[in-house]
Amino acid sequence: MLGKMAASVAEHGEDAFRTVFRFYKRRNPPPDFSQVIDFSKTVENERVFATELDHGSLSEEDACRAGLRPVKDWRAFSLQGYPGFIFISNPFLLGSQQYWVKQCLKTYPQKPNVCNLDMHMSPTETENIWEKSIDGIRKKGKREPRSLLEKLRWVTLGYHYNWDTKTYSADHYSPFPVDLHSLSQKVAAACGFPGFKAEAGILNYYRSDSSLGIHVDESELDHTWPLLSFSFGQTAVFLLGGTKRQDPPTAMFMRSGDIMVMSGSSRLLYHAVPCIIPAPASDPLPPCLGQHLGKEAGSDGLIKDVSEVEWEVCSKYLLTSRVNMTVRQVLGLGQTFPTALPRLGAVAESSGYHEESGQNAKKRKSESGYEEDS
Ligand SMILES: O=C(O)CCC(=O)C(=O)O
Ligand SMILES: [Fe+2]
Repeated sequence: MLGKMAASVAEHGEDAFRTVFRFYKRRNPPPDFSQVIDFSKTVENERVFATELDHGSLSEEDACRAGLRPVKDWRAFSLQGYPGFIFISNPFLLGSQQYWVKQCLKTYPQKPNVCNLDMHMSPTETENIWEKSIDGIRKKGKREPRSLLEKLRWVTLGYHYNWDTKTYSADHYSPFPVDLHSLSQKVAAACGFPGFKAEAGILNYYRSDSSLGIHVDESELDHTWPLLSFSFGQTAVFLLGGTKRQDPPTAMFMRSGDIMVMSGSSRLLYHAVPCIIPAPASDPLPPCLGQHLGKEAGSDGLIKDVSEVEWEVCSKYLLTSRVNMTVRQVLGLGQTFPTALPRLGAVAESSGYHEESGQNAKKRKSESGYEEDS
């Protein structure tokens, strides 16, 4: 397969990342996924290493309160050639993923958070997206118009990412959700980053035909803190490339409950999501999502049980969707946003932006959040 891809690079003058992206984006015939790393099955091989996390960073009780298994039981991996990249294969306790899915669909799209629908709809129209969508989703028939929830593509939290200027600013901010901050802080601490502050979040909502173009997340002013990524629902192929946009990527499945940490020299690597993989008819939802929360996690913890009615809507939505939350610390210790805009050249230097930010800045449209790379 790699040979064929190399030939395609030569034929079309296309770079290696784009060739691999298009390979996995293809629908008919479906691509061969045999080269995609599957951390849910992999123990260790020449590309994948089990990695020890900091067991002492998080007590079993605190992990449980956030819906996580004890850190000693997490299956965490690193990848040959990608120092600072950590893949944690679904560390969530049975039942707790439902809570985060419900937050992404019902709570986080609420005002004052910002979403793609705000770009062309009035604030009253984009209020109560959940309430306006649930009837449509529950009685979903082929001719039903798409609900607002099904049109949702992204939500921003905390410092709201500006897709046009590719910046965050002090004056476009709303309080970061306490529950997601706590989850992020715990995961970051286990990965060796105690004191992580969740300051900005981008939630991406993928339908079965969605993809996310090749980009690097460099708008945060401090890159010494990791970028955390949480996935729920349908499985995606994630491509992790290099420091140059053209560098050939490594493909891996990202399944429901999986967490990815990009830190150190992997913090500024190009990456993309070329496709969402259709679920087998026999198992339309990953089994780990079907469980209700046990009493012990829900009672005093951060996360609460999801009602049957709420889960009916969430699970219907997830039959054809994937939700991803990325959490970022924007500012370093004691750092503030620059008060006046410096000259363009000075921005690139002073904030340590990636050298290719000029031509190859994150390619996404403010309305859709997605860039089709075809
Ligand atoms: O959906 C994903 O796994 C990736 C999302 C992402 O790269 C981003 O939000 O910057
Ligand atoms: Fe990203």
